[in-house]
Amino acid sequence: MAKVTIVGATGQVGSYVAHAVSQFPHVQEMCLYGRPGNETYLDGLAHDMMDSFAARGTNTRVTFGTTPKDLRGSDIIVLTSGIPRKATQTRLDLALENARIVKGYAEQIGRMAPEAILLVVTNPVDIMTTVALKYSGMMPHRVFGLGTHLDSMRLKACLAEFFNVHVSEVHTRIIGEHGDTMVPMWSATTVGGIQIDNLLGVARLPREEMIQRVKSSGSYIIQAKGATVYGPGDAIATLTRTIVEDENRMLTVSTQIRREVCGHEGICVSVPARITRGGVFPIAVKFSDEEEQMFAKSVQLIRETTDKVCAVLDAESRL
Ligand SMILES: NC(=O)C1=CN([C@@H]2O[C@H](COP(=O)(O)OP(=O)(O)OC[C@H]3O[C@@H](n4cnc5c(N)ncnc54)[C@H](O)[C@@H]3O)[C@@H](O)[C@H]2O)C=CC1
Ligand SMILES: O=C([O-])CC(=O)C(=O)O
Repeated sequence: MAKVTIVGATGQVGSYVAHAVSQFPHVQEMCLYGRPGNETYLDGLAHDMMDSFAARGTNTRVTFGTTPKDLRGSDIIVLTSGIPRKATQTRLDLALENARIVKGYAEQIGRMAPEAILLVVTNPVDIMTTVALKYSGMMPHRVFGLGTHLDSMRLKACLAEFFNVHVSEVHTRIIGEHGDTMVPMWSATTVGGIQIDNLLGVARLPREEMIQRVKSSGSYIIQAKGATVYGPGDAIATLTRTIVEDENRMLTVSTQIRREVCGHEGICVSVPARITRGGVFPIAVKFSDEEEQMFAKSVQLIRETTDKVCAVLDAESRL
């Protein structure tokens, strides 16, 4: 049984995730966590969710909190607090402002719930995952980011549509940055268990167009309806269920790599990782030459931005 805490529960993604995750049988307590001053909203949200659970027959207890002690006892914490981008911005534009928010919560979580597993959602997610790891002081396998799991699901949907099959027939993964330098692993893409290069229809597959669609999916949805909610929300819910129910799955999430992957180390970036109740562990994988080169560019961009952001945060802490 687990206590799951959603930090940023008043937000669009946070409130959807809280509702989606509460339905899993092993979730005993759902704690809605927000900023001081938001107590009335959080209480209303808790009551609304309890009505929903009564209607659905869900037995999860809903609590809310705004002070660090409320984080105690959490088994999984999902961090969604932060500014969302406007359609004209890139995720990287949010880096410094959101890093300040993530640092504050990471310090609280590191003090109050160091044994929890922390799933970072705030963008730019790879950089925020390193910030959360650094300032929480938690073990690397206990802090990870949503990363390219969502992008992998978006590519899966495109491929299912193209091959006209149920989504469960498609397996595919994207690694690297949750952003423009993401790297599709065509080498690991199968439909009905068949590597796509062995499918006769593959010659017509518009690979570049599909990847562009995945890359621009977030900004397209933000422009059209203001925010992405259900896609990230259910991707986060899957990862949370994987941990709570110890499903031992291998998915691409942002995790600190230590030379397992093409010799890069010390940075959070999406790679295939084993996800268990005990934490998240990157897997040593051999990529194709092209994937390896593209991955190196992604790592470089994330590293440069992470270093800049952490230098500012460190300078501010010394003031
Ligand atoms: N990694 C991913 O794939 C995705 C990441 N996101 C990111 O998640 C974050 C939240 O997105 P939404 O829920 O749509 O935004 P939202 O505006 O609906 O909610 C933002 C949440 O952050 C809190 N917050 C804002 N400023 C704060 C501050 N200074 N200190 C403490 N808390 C603060 C708000 O109270 C609210 O709970 C954004 O950074 C967004 O880019 C969103 C979707 C997918
Ligand atoms: O695009 C955004 O800003 C939100 C996000 O990361 C996504 O939905 O992929």
